[in-house]
Amino acid sequence: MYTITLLPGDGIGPEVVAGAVQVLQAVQERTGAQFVTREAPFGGCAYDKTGTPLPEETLKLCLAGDAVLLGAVGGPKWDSLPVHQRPEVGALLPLRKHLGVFANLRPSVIFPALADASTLKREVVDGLDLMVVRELTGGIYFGSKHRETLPDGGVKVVETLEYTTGEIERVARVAFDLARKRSGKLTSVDKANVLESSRLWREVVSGVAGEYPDVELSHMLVDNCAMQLVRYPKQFDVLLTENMFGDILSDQASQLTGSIGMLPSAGLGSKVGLYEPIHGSAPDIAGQNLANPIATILSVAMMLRYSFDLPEAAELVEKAVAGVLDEGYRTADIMQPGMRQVGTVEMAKQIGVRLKLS
Ligand SMILES: NC(=O)c1ccc[n+]([C@@H]2O[C@H](COP(=O)([O-])OP(=O)(O)OC[C@H]3O[C@@H](n4cnc5c(N)ncnc54)[C@H](O)[C@@H]3O)[C@@H](O)[C@H]2O)c1
Ligand SMILES: CC(C)[C@H](C(=O)O)[C@@H](O)C(=O)O
Ligand SMILES: [Mg+2]
Repeated sequence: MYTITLLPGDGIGPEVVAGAVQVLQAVQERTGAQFVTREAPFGGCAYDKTGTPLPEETLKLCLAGDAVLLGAVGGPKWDSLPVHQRPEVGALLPLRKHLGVFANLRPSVIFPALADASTLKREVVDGLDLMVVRELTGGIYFGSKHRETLPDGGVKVVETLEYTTGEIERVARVAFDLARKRSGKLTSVDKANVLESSRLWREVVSGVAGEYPDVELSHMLVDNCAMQLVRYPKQFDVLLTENMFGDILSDQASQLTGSIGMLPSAGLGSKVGLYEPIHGSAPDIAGQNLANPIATILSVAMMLRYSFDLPEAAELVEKAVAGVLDEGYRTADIMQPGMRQVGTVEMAKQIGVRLKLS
């Protein structure tokens, strides 16, 4: 039996998590694996209810379960709160830190049916299978923040960016291990021409490479990487990078697959894994049954694979997604001429049905 803490959060979060839970139930029926879910307030909705975006009870529940499935947090309603009460900084970042999920796997895989839905030409993305390994619990996100008013009335802010050798080594090992199991190619992305933190990043990653003589390591500056991702993404297999670069590059990589609504993630590093789509709360489409639930459904597949060691069940989910896309079902963000547009609820339902029949 596996215990999953659900944190639907804000905006489209509850819609996409409900879809993913439906698919989880289908996995249970199809495979006999037992999943127990319990839901907790988290993010802006938790702030409204309890005065804090990360209630103590929610954190306890997360730490006591086997894995966490998160929708998304944040939105304009909470943007003007003091920084530490905002859902992103007051809930999401501390949750990642408390869970110790220092490695965030963000796969960018193109489903064959969507090769023409990409921003890039079919031949550039066809067969794309890229893994971004993003450091998730360090860097500028977790540095100190300081704001002061200057005598001339202007404002000065300071944010600090820290990394230690240990923090870089552990995430590098995750990326090297993955690269070893995949094509044997790893690209580490930094800004070592400017940032001291990136110089350390490069030194440490190069050092870890000594333990992996079978993996071919290269380094790339982040600005070049952003360009190469839209020029010829298939040159990459595993990309390893620090927290903020990974945030930006993974949103960019998502578009290669057709939509940000397609990209799942797995936060790994300790006992309890954190699974979340890479997208946000999408306030512009929230509550309209328009959100693509596939990123969250594929996050469930990652949970089955990485937290529960149920690779066959993970494959069932991925195949059901591929099958439904092959049949022509599309949410608005991946809609193509001649295809059948459905909402969040119907897309999740179709995936569940297909999974049970497989
Ligand atoms: N993990 C998280 O909780 C998370 C991640 C990113 C952003 N955010 C927060 O979400 C809020 C909105 O941020 P944003 O607008 O910059 O980014 P966003 O990812 O929420 O949305 C960007 C664009 O992508 C679209 N989109 C996102 N997910 C989609 C889906 N599943 N299906 C279809 N379309 C989808 C949105 O409609 C929007 O046009 C902010 O408060 C931000 O801080 C939270
Ligand atoms: C909301 C924000 C803190 C978060 C991040 O930058 O990590 C999001 O953009 C993501 O990609 O998960
Ligand atoms: Mg992001």
